[in-house]
Amino acid sequence: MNCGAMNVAPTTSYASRSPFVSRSAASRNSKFPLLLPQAICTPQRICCFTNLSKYNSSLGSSKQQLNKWMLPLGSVVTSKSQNISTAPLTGDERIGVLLLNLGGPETLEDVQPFLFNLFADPDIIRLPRLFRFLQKPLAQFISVVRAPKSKEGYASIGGGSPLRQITDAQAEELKKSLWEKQVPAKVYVGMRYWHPFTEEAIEQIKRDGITKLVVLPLYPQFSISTSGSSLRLLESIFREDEYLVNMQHTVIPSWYQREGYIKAMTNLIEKELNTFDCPEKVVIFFSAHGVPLAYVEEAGDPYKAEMEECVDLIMEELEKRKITNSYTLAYQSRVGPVEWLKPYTDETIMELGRKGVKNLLAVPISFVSEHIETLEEIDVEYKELALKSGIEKWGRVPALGCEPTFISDLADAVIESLPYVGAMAVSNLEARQSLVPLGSVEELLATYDSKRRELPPPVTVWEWGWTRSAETWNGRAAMLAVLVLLVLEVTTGEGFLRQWGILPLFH
Ligand SMILES: C=CC1=C(C)c2cc3[nH]c(cc4nc(cc5[nH]c(cc1n2)c(C)c5CCC(=O)O)C(CCC(=O)O)=C4C)c(C)c3C=C
Ligand SMILES: [Fe+2]
Repeated sequence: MNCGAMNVAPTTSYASRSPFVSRSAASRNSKFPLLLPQAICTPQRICCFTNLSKYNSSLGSSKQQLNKWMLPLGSVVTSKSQNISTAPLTGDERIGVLLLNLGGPETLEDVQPFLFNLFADPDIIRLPRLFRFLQKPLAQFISVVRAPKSKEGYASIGGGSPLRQITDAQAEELKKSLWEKQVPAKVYVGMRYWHPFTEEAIEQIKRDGITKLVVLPLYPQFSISTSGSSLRLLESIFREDEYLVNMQHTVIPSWYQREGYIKAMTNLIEKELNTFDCPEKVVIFFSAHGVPLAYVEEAGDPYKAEMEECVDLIMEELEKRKITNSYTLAYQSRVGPVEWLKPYTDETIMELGRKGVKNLLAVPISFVSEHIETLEEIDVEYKELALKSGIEKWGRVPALGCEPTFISDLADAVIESLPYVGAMAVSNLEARQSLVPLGSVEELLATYDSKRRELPPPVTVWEWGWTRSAETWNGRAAMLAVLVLLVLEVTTGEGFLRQWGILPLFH
């Protein structure tokens, strides 16, 4: 079996399994010409190249339900000029690509302030309107309490997150690939919670006089908590800056359907399967980072649907290669007292062990770099659990990193997005069926969260007994108690935080 061939340079979207794109549309995609950026577009328009759409209705998570709230293909949320410009790219145009990522602590001292930044983000913890003023004190409190456990994790992977190094390398490779494809672009890295912060990247973009910017979150699937949060931040930065308000930009909100990404993932899985004695007996275990259930069921986060579709596409590609192993998808890394997307990774591993599964191949699916949750949680914790549960051989597919098929495909995604800056209703029917342009950062955010509603509780009805509902309400009562204590502490200057020496950190 040839597992090492990585030199394919795909140019088409992989939309065949999408519930939103018909199979015939997908086959037409392959004829859709790769539009090179000899076109510039009318100002301030944006196109988004996936099926991301309306998030603000109350939804279930199934694909059928999702269909109801997806924008019709080819429709677009936009308000200004509307046609694709075919004017040649002038010498004055400077193309930039902004890679958005989470960021991670580089040293153990960084861990607590990194966690503070994360928990201070209202897209990670959104408090009821009345309590919004407590966001930062609460973030401080949670980050201080969580830091020791997190530090242990980061210490065990070498004393810090490898995320910055890997993302920088990806940026460098993407730039090389773009230049090889005759697109002289600069590539920037903007992290949400640690250096180099998105604000720093934007300052550099301004200094470099970029005129056309492609915003590319490095998350294959969209979530309110990841790409959504970064776009929210960009929106606020753009709004306050005259230069940025006038700069054309494009967002690619998710790209898990792309052929190059799917093939690159499939190559890695195929290669790893071949390290087992009986590859066909291995259960392929997709493990995605979880999100609280309410994000999907109440706030309309498309994350779960995109994840499931992504797994389908990979399995379909494996099937084309005559690989028909059993597989499962589960969610890892839950934090806090609320219910998260299920099934949980740990429970599923134990269940598979009970069912007599002996060979398991873990596939991290929600992130394209190695990070604490692959290097520690999967490689150490879940492996240990699997072996205890009766699994005899455990394997793990590496994260994509700078894998050439993947990087080349990201470059293609950027190139394909360029001519559509400024486009609204794409007149070319074929383009309309493969691309779903949505609008600027602001417009994109407005599609799912215009009212900035608080994220709803996962359980609304009280049930008696030791139930999920009771646990949730207990959790909430505890949170409320902590909030009250915090308020008292901050207003009176006396209390348990001061006694524990935590309060000085508030300043
Ligand atoms: C698609 C990927 C991710 C989603 C979705 C996501 C949601 C999410 N995460 C937290 C809380 C934490 N995440 C932490 C680290 C972390 N998260 C992701 C990715 C997603 N998070 C990555 C890649 C990393 C690791 C970065 C690194 O340093 O290597 C952490 C810190 C680590 C720890 O203490 O466990 C927390 C906390 C929430 C609450 C959430 C959704 C609401
Ligand atoms: Fe996370």
